[in-house]
Amino acid sequence: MSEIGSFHKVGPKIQQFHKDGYLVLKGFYSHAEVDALLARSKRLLDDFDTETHPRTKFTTGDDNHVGDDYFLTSGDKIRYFLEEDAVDAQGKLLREKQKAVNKIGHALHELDPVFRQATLENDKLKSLTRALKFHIDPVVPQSMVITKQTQIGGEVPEHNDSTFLYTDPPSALGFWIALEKCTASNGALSFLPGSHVTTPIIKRFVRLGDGSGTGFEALVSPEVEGEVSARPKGEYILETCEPGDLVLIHGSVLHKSERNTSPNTRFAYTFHMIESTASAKYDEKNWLQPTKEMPFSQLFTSVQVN
Ligand SMILES: O=C(O)CCC(=O)C(=O)O
Ligand SMILES: [Fe+2]
Repeated sequence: MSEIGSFHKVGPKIQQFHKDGYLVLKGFYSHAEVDALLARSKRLLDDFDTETHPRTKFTTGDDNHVGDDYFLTSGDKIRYFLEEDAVDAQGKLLREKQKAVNKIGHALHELDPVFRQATLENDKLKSLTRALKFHIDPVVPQSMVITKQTQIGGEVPEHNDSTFLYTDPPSALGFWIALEKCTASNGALSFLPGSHVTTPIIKRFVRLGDGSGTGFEALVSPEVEGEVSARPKGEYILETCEPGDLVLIHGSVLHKSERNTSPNTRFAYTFHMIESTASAKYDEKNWLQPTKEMPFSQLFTSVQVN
C-alpha cells in the first residue's frame, strides 16, 4: 500500500516521526517517478566530464585548493564527487566514470527539471511538509544523488544533518528517497531512534576562515563536549527500503550507512529543508551559502498573497 495523498490520515505516523526522529513512508514516490529519477541520474553520470574535473584532469601542481573550491562553489551547480577508491593519487580513474561517482550535487532540485518536479513542484510533498508542521517557511538549500557504487561505495559515518546545515535553533529536515532496493549488503541507512532528543548539536561543519577548505567548529566548550557527546543509549536500526520509499530524517537524529561491498548500486535522491523565518538564523559560517543568483528555493511560504 502506498502512503500517499491524504497524509492527514497518518497522524500516528507523525507521532512516530517525533518519537524516533525518522520515519519511513513506503511507496511515497510512484514507480514512474522513481524510474524517471533513476534514468535522469544515469544520464547525468553519462554527462560527467572527467577532463575538467579537479580530481581527474591533468594537473602539474597541488590541486587541493581547486578540489575544495569545486566543492564549496557547488551549491548552485550540478557537480560530481568521486568515490575515494575510484581514483588513484595521480588522478587516474580506476573504473569507468559512471561507476566512479559517489554523489552528484548540490542544486539538482533547482537546475534539473526531473529533480525539480520531484522536489519543488511536488504537491504531495508540500502536503506532507505542511502536515509535519516542522517549518513555517521551508526552503530547500541542497539536493544530492548518492550512488553508493558497487564494491567501493563509501560509508557515511554516524552524523546528524543539522551539523552540516546549521540554523539557530536547528531546523534541518532530510528527505531521502530510495531509487533502488537498499539492503544490509549495499549500504542501507540505519538510525539510532530517539537520538534527536538525547543528542544535542555540538559542532557545525564550516567554511574555514581563509575561504578554502572546510572543518568542524565546536558549539560547546571542551569541558561540556565530553559530557554531552557521551554515547547515547540504544541500538541502531537498519531500515531496508524499496524504490520509492521516502525516509524523513530529523536534523538531530544520528544515522549512518555502511560501505557498499555488494555487486548492486544503491542510488538514492536526498534533499534537505530548513526554516527560513527570522526565528531560525542560517549560519553564515556554514559550508553551503546561498548566492545572489540562486537563493535557497522556497517550497511554500506562510505569507498569503492574494
Ligand atoms: O545515503 C546515505 O548513505 C546517507 C544520506 C544522509 O546521511 C542524508 O541524506 O542525510
Ligand atoms: Fe545525513
